[in-house]
Amino acid sequence: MIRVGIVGGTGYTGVELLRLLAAHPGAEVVAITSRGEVGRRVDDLFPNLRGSCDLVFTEPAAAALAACDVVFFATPHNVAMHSVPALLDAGARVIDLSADFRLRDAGIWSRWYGETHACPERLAEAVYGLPEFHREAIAGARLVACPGCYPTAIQLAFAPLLAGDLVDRDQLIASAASGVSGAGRQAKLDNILTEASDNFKAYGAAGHRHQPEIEQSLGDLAGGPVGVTFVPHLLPMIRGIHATCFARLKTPGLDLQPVFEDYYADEPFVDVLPAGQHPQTRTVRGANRCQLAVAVPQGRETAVVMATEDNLVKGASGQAIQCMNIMLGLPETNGLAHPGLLP
Ligand SMILES: NC(=O)C1=CN([C@@H]2O[C@H](COP(=O)(O)OP(=O)(O)OC[C@H]3O[C@@H](n4cnc5c(N)ncnc54)[C@H](OP(=O)(O)O)[C@@H]3O)[C@@H](O)[C@H]2O)C=CC1
Ligand SMILES: CC(=O)N[C@@H](CCC(=O)OP(=O)(O)O)C(=O)O
Repeated sequence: MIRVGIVGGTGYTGVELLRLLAAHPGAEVVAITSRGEVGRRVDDLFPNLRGSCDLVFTEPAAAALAACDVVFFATPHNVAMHSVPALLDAGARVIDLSADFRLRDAGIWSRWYGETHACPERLAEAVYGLPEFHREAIAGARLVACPGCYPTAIQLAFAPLLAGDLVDRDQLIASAASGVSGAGRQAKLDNILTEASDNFKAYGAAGHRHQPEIEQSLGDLAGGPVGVTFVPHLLPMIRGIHATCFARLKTPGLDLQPVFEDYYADEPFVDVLPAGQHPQTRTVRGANRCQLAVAVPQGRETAVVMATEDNLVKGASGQAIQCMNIMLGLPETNGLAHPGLLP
């Protein structure tokens, strides 16, 4: 069995890692940390795990984690980068769900995250954990930087268009909406029931930190710089992301349905819907799956790609486990093959 450690076990992506790993045939969680819940049983805090997790929370101390084969960081930004170098040097593999290792340029990272990077010399070592683009590199990686939840959906939506050089790559537009769990389990006024429910609003329109991440990664795929206008929104629901992505076609009239079907034909976790269908957040809830649909509105020369995912699964913890499977040579779908919850 692969020995797994989780740093940040009291948050939403942490408890989602536990839920998914409880059904994983080849991995066992042996250490889970919290700063505030040391000594408390995990299934006391999270009763959904009664019968499947008998661990207690421990301090985020390096020794217990260094004995793990793989350590997940399910922590806010600016946490993992302080401990990762020592863990890597001790021989552990690390999968970071935060943004600490997503951007290659420490200067750009500082500009968007407002801190000085603690280990810029390790950025080049990190592999971006989007398996659909980087499967081979992930297989050989010791440090994987999992994408943000919005970037996963948006990149999977634009990729077939950019890879085929079918659209103007400097005029990409993504309007996306997330459920409130995307903001984590910390108490924040914007996310309480009376503020977030029965409401819908944009935020971060003047610049969201996912923009440089999307541009870096799609630029690699396109083989040159891309420009993305990204506006996120808050949806009055718990899980789910819906992204609607727009790009101007270079060749009007092209049938994009086979382009998308061919591009993702061998991908177990990207599902291109039949022409005319629209992806929904509820059909991917709980599943490690991104559902896509593509259309060109009548009389227009614009490709419209719609993408849905569960922000906590394909947008975070499921994708992280997919990366773990690849890194450790396990079947990629281990622990992740279940369908979404409906209704
Ligand atoms: N929520 C989502 O949909 C997604 C989140 N992400 C990213 O994943 C990471 C985790 O997100 P999420 O689970 O939502 O966040 P939460 O706020 O729900 O949880 C954060 C966890 O980190 C722990 N923590 C906080 N500060 C420290 C610290 N200094 N040292 C050690 N542990 C710490 C907290 O535990 P305690 O206080 O008990 O120590 C808590 O368990 C974030 O970087 C987020 O951006 C990525 C994709 C999607
Ligand atoms: C609804 C909501 O607030 N979502 C978060 C995104 C969370 C995430 O996936 O992103 P990172 O890992 O890059 O923080 C936000 O917009 O800040």
